[in-house]
Parts: sequence; structure tokens; C-alpha cells
Amino acid sequence: MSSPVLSLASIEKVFPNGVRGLSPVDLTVEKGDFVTLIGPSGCGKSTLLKLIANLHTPSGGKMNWWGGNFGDVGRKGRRMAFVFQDATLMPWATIAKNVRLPLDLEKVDRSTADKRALAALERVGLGHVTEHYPAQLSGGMKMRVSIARALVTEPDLLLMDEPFGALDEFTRNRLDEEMARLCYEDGLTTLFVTHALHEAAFLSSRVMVMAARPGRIHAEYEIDQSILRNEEFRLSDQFAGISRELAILLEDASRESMIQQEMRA
Ligand SMILES: Nc1ncnc2c1ncn2[C@@H]1O[C@H](COP(=O)(O)OP(=O)(O)OP(=O)(O)O)[C@@H](O)[C@H]1O
Repeated sequence: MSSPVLSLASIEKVFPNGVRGLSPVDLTVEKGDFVTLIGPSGCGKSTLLKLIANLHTPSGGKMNWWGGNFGDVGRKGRRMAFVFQDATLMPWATIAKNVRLPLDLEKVDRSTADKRALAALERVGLGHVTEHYPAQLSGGMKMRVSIARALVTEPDLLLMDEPFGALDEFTRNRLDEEMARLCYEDGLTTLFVTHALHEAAFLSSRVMVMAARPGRIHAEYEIDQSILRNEEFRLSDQFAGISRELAILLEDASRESMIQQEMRA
């Protein structure tokens, strides 16, 4: 049997200033999972994502990527990509050049890189804006460029930290549908952070509900992976039921965080 994409055993983080960003967390992510982290502000969602991306070092616990250490990820031909809330595009470069950047850094030859950048832009419905500049695009389009820049590397694991948090609801819903299509149809493994309960209910195959003070996983909620994530699902009783159950778990997590805070005060 192949190793899981990620396995975290008692991973925790205490920052140098003494703040506990994350209490021991156990998490296993298998190929094709869409795992969403949801929870109150400050519960450690971004900290957990950054630990997985090796942008933070854990204070304790054990973490494996495809059964090995982080240093082996590249050697095993595995790739990880990170999408942030801000699209972080280079304003002076065309959209094609922005998307090509990771391939240019890897010194992929120009004509292959151009073809792959165009293919990635077409996957997010932006094949027609390759020669535009970021300032000419809407917020939603910029975010799709950022996703194309992550997809161009053909990642085995996609990490997304509140990518659609700054967008209006209509654009966000459309991008959620596009993400679901990309992830479920192509079997992409994704770890996603959001504040929005409906987004978690729509996208995920598993939701980790986190609690704060100290940050930890409060509950785990499975959603049938075979559900087609489309407008029909969004309007269904099944979606309403999932959203309601997640809301109850979030409410529990928030109440528990408040009790912990009061006990410490
Ligand atoms: N570099 C750091 N140094 C010290 N404390 C930090 C650092 N980064 C995060 N923290 C603290 O760790 C805790 C978890 O922060 P984190 O950003 O992971 O939470 P979050 O759930 O992503 O929050 P939000 O939803 O508001 O983005 C918070 O108390 C935060 O203040």
C-alpha cells in the first residue's frame, strides 16, 4: 500500500515569543482528499498549513510527506504548491509570464513553459488573457491566475490559505465550483483553509473543525467524495444538512475555546 500524502503525529507549534500556535495535532491526508480546515480566528489554521509547507518548523511531533522527510519531497519527484489569499502577481509582467514563473525558476525550456502556462490558464478559463497585465483583470480573474500558477507545476499537493476570502459571494461560488471540478476530476490532493462554512460544506471530502486557545482539532467531519459539486448540490437538502451539522460543530468549538479562555483568565 502506498504511503499517505501527509501524516502528522502530535505536531505542535510554540512560537519563540511563547505563544502556542498549535497544540498537538494528528492528521492523515490520502491521495485525492480535499481536506478543509475551518475554525475561529487564531485557532492555528494558517500555522498548520505553514508547518506542512515547511515555512514553520514544528516544536514537537512527527510529520511525513509521502512517507518521507520534507527534504525528500523533490527527490521523489513530488511537488507542492501554495495559493495565498492575495494573488501576489508581478504587476509588470504579462499573465502568461506570471504563470510561467515557477517553470522559469526550474529552467524549463521556453516553448514547453509557454505551452504549459497556456494549458494551465485554459484550465481556469483564462486562455484569452495571456498577454494582459494583472491591473487589467478583476479580483476573481487574478485569483484564477494565481491558481493557474500553482497548477502549472502539476502539484501532487495543493495548499490554499483562504484563497477566495476577499471576493464577493457570486465570484467565490463560481471559483468554488471551478476548484471542485479541478480537484475532483483530476484527483488533486488539496488542503484548504477557509472561514466560510458554506465553502467548506461545498468543497470538502473531509472538514477538520478547529478550536482556539490553544489551537487544536475539535472534530472531523466526512463528506461523501462522490457527490457532484455543482449548483444543484448547492441548492439541495443534502448541502443544507451538511452546512447545519458543520455549523453545530463550529459552535461547539467556539464555545469550548471561550470556556478555555475563561478558565485561564
Ligand atoms: N509568527 C508568529 N509569532 C507569534 N505568534 C504567532 C505567529 N504566527 C501566528 N501566531 C499566533 O498563533 C495563533 C494561530 O495563528 P494562525 O494565524 O495560525 O491562526 P488562524 O486560525 O489562521 O487565524 P485567522 O483565521 O485569523 O487567519 C494566533 O494566536 C497567532 O497570533
